[in-house]
Amino acid sequence: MMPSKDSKHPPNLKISNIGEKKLIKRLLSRSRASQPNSPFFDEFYFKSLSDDAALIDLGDNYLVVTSDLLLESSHLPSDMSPEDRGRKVVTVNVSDLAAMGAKPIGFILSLGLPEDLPLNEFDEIMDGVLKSCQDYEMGLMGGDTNQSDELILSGTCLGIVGKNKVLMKEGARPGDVVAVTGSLGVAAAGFEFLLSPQPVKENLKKELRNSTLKLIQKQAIQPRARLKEGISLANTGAVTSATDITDGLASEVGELLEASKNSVGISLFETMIPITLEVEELATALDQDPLDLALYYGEDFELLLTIEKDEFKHLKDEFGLHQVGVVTDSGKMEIINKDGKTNILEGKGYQHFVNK
Ligand SMILES: Nc1ncnc2c1ncn2[C@@H]1O[C@H](COP(=O)(O)OP(=O)(O)OP(=O)(O)O)[C@@H](O)[C@H]1O
Ligand SMILES: Cc1ncc(C[n+]2csc(CCOP(=O)(O)O)c2C)c(N)n1
Ligand SMILES: [Mg+2]
Ligand SMILES: [Mg+2]
Ligand SMILES: [Mg+2]
Repeated sequence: MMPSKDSKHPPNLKISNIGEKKLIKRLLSRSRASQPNSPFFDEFYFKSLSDDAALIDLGDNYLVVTSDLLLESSHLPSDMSPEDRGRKVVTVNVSDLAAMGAKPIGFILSLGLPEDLPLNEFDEIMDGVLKSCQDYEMGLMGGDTNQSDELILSGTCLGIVGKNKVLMKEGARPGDVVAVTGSLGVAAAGFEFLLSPQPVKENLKKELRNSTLKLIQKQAIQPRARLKEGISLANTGAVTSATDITDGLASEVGELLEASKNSVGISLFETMIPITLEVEELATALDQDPLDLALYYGEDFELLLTIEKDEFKHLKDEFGLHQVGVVTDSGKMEIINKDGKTNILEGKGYQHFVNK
């Protein structure tokens, strides 16, 4: 076994001192080092290792494989129905396929179930999984079932994409338009409402319009993956890089720059970030900045794309895209505020072990 690199760290350091992103980097670099001559680690496989999904060479196509895990305590607010829980584990995985432009083939479901889970709830979770698999046009292929203290839903999703179509985090070029497939911060607003202490929640119910409450909760409880958009956009050949927005826009912008080894930069325009009135309404009621909800919260499941400038104009209307910035040659993440002032954009976002 490869030695761990903990010589740099005092023995009492906890994983929460490092955070999810650094932990993943640490395990991926150990994985590479442990198999230096493995045929699995050729250049392309290597790159796809830190992308939204792994790519396996099938000749003209890639088999695309991704895995995402939901824990009741971290991902599933109590207001979510069992069926919505089942749907979500499929959606979070399909979202990563959408980000690669891949068409789903099949789903593998692993369950950790508390022993006292009512049988009808189990059936409803499975209704959600199976309906969602149908919506995304794939079948359930396998899985595993265990007992656990809390509900755990883990998915693995397989897909396929033409080699010349695949969308990756790497590939943005200076001059490209930076765009997203929908408005941001809506799920954040929903979670802020759903996770508020009861008295705050009661106040919000009085203060916010019913339509606002409905919309923000729907986005948090019943998210959908931008699969059709991902596949169709990959077919245009105009998208130079892509990822899905699960940890917040700023964090995902950081992912695109890192994938290009900071050979490009991205400047966002604060005034162009699509924030709906509903998100502003919730943010005002909680005395929060709506921009923070859009930039740093996550679970929007929109796609973040860089697109050739000349192609963007006609793709914008066809796919309902919103330009949020431009790719630069600065190697930096920046945000231009309402007064035209340029500030450094911190690549922070939702990180397990750091966000509680
Ligand atoms: N435990 C792990 N073992 C091996 N690879 C991992 C592990 N955890 C994450 N990765 C890989 O690291 C990369 C980043 O993972 P991450 O989960 O942040 O991406 P994501 O699934 O696109 O985002 P999110 O989980 O926020 O939806 C992915 O390529 C993923 O496969
Ligand atoms: C009970 C409960 N508490 C908090 C949240 C909010 N939340 C959890 S994980 C995440 C980001 C992406 O996570 P991942 O990287 O695991 O995909 C967000 C915004 C929630 N959904 N449910
Ligand atoms: Mg992803
Ligand atoms: Mg993941
Ligand atoms: Mg994440």
